[in-house]
Amino acid sequence: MQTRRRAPHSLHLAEELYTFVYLHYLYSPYYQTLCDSDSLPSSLYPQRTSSSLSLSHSKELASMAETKKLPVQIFKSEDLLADSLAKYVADLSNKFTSERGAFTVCLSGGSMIDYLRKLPEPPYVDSLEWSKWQVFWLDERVVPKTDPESNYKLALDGLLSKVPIPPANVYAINDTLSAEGAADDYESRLRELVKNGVITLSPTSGFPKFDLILLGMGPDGHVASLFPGHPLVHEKKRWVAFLTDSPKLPPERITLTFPVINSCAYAAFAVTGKEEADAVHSVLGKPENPVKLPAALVHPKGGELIWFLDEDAASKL
Ligand SMILES: O=C1O[C@H](COP(=O)(O)O)[C@@H](O)[C@H](O)[C@H]1O
Repeated sequence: MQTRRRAPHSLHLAEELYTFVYLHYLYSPYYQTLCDSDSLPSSLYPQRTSSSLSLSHSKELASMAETKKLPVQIFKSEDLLADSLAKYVADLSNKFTSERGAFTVCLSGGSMIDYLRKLPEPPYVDSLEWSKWQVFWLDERVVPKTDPESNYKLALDGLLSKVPIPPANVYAINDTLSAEGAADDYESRLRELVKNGVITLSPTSGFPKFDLILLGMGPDGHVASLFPGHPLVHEKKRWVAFLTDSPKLPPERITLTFPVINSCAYAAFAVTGKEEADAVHSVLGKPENPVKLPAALVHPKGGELIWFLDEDAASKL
């Protein structure tokens, strides 16, 4: 399918968003970097707070900002979050496909695919260079690809079947193998793709450097298939690990490890709902908390992290 470029998406989306932008973010070097960048238009990152941001709330956010230094956007509805997330992903797709002719993206399962629901719609469906996307999974359940629990199936049904990404660029796990075999196989394939130059290697960490990692977070603070208290949280060598005792069903899974997650160029969380509010508070709002949930361990070194939240998820901040 022929792809065509459109004029940059208009600013009206950002204008209309009911978005609280944490005050620290406006002045942080990270924010300035993004705003100064040609490739990531500042329309995505409004330079002013919403008029509906109350003074007390803004003070609270500002003091949180002092300690956390994380960019967080809070949306009035999940639909507005989906609008902004689609634009964020599209901007990065344009950046990486024009800069190096490929865009390596790691998808999560769970709600993430639903939050990406605007991508297979105009203007993105026929303006992005889908043929240059290379799609991976941050984690996968070791079940047949046709199983409703499969993260691959979720993505196929919700996104991949609706956009022209070549099937050869979609790296699903080998579902005929055991969890251990599937993790080994996935890691070998990633190593091959690093050798071929499809995935870049972080010169600092020596781990693969994906262009974008899209993360969900469970109510327990887990990310990918890295669960609180599980030894895999501390894995330092493997690129891809397996577990057979996931506290969330199904028990057999494979997952990228923290060294890989923290080597990426861009990482984005999308989290909604009251059920997640405690974990969001623990990660973003409680810097004194010595017990770090897995989500709090996501800090791309040399990369950039952003959180997309709805008001329910942010309600305890
Ligand atoms: O089991 C999983 O859960 C997390 C979080 O899912 P969510 O529905 O609460 O967003 C997900 O990110 C992960 O990929 C999945 O395997």
